Amino acid sequence: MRLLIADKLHPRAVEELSALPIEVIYEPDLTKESLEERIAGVGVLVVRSTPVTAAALEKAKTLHLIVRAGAEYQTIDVRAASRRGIYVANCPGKNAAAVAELVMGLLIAVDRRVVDAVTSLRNGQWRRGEYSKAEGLLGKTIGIAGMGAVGREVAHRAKAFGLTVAGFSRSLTPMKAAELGVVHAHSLEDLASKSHILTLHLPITERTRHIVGKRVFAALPPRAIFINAARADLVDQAAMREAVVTRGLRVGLDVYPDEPRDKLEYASDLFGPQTPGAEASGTWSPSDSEGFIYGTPHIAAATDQSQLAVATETVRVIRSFLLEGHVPNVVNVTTTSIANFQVVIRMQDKIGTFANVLSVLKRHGINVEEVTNSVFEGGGASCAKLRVVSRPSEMCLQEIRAFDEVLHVDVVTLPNLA
Ligand SMILES: NC(=O)C1=CN([C@@H]2O[C@H](COP(=O)(O)OP(=O)(O)OC[C@H]3O[C@@H](n4cnc5c(N)ncnc54)[C@H](O)[C@@H]3O)[C@@H](O)[C@H]2O)C=CC1
Ligand SMILES: O=C(O)CCC(=O)C(=O)O
Repeated sequence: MRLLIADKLHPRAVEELSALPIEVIYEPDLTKESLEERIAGVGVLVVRSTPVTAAALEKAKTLHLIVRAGAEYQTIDVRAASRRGIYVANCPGKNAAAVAELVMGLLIAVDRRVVDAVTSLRNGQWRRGEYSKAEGLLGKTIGIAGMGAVGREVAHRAKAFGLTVAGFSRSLTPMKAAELGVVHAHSLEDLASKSHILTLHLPITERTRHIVGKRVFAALPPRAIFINAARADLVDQAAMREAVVTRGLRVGLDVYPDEPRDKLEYASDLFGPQTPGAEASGTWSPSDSEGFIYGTPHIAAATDQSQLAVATETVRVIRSFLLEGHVPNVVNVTTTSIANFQVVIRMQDKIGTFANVLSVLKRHGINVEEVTNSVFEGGGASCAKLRVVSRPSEMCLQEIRAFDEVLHVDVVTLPNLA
């Protein structure tokens, strides 16, 4: 089988994958288009940001598994993969600490205007008075939207800075919030109204797209700090820029709506003055009462520690798939079965017995949803458990029992498997 790594992956992982019984092809510069040309004949695919499209999957006749070496997997057409029975797995939480570290970095950088202070020093200036007006973090409240892997790492670090932590998240109940030591918010606006700093750690879904708009920015106090190291499309960009102008919002970003994929240039007016008509110049820096936007080029997850943790998890997923037939972290296998009954069949472990049982079920119009089969020591007998939607009729069961090789047949109503 062939394994294609279509993005940069930590060299230690590439080395470990090369020790597995699989041919490893490392092509970190593949793009959406060139992947379509290279995917034929591949059994396992590893990607970070290279998109995996339905068109590519059309050509992926031998593909079994796609591993996204990262947290989210919206760059993969998961529906198209599911239609073709291809597993998609990710590496949840493995880069969370790195993202949280950058969030804290952006937070302090914004509060202390570190970037402008450095730029000013680089220009031979000593503007100590101007850069001595930070508000400080101690005693403020940070609102964390999305209390998953990254959100919790941010909470942990924020507490060490003496910040009060408030949280809003889909499954965060007041009781769970109390357990985590965070103030519970029942909505994003409620969270914003409780916070001096708002940081986003939500995934992008149909529900969360543009979830942060005018009302959320209006609920934040003037001169609030807003951090987005999750996804740009969570935010109404125009509303964010307006809040910079009208409410002195101070922003730290790691993600952008128009991130360049294969270029080194990024022409953007985001980092200059936001006031309409104001001229940007190389030496422009915001006044101490003005809102502004700082940014990093989508590097939150890009620490050596994080890349190694993600790569190690990628190897674990692939090794488990190859050696045990099990896919950890799979995201596209249904977890809610429509089966209502389990047919338990003990039988002699002989060629054709199982096929005979299946042909009887087929004749009686019964579709099998899930199957497990255990072989007993010595290899003489096996026990198959077939999950089905409708209860097989007595006649159907009698036909199965009639096979000489079938030792016992039982039907159990799910979920009572006793
Ligand atoms: N800048 C970067 O390099 C990185 C960015 N990210 C981004 O950060 C996001 C968060 O990452 P993780 O914490 O690892 O994900 P996660 O899945 O562990 O946490 C997401 C949290 O959001 C909550 N949530 C989901 N939908 C919601 C909704 N509609 N309303 C309220 N809460 C909702 C979930 O319950 C969960 O607690 C990722 O989805 C990804 O977009 C992640 C890693 C690196
Ligand atoms: O550095 C990367 O691979 C991107 C990380 C990221 O945004 C994610 O894991 O969702």
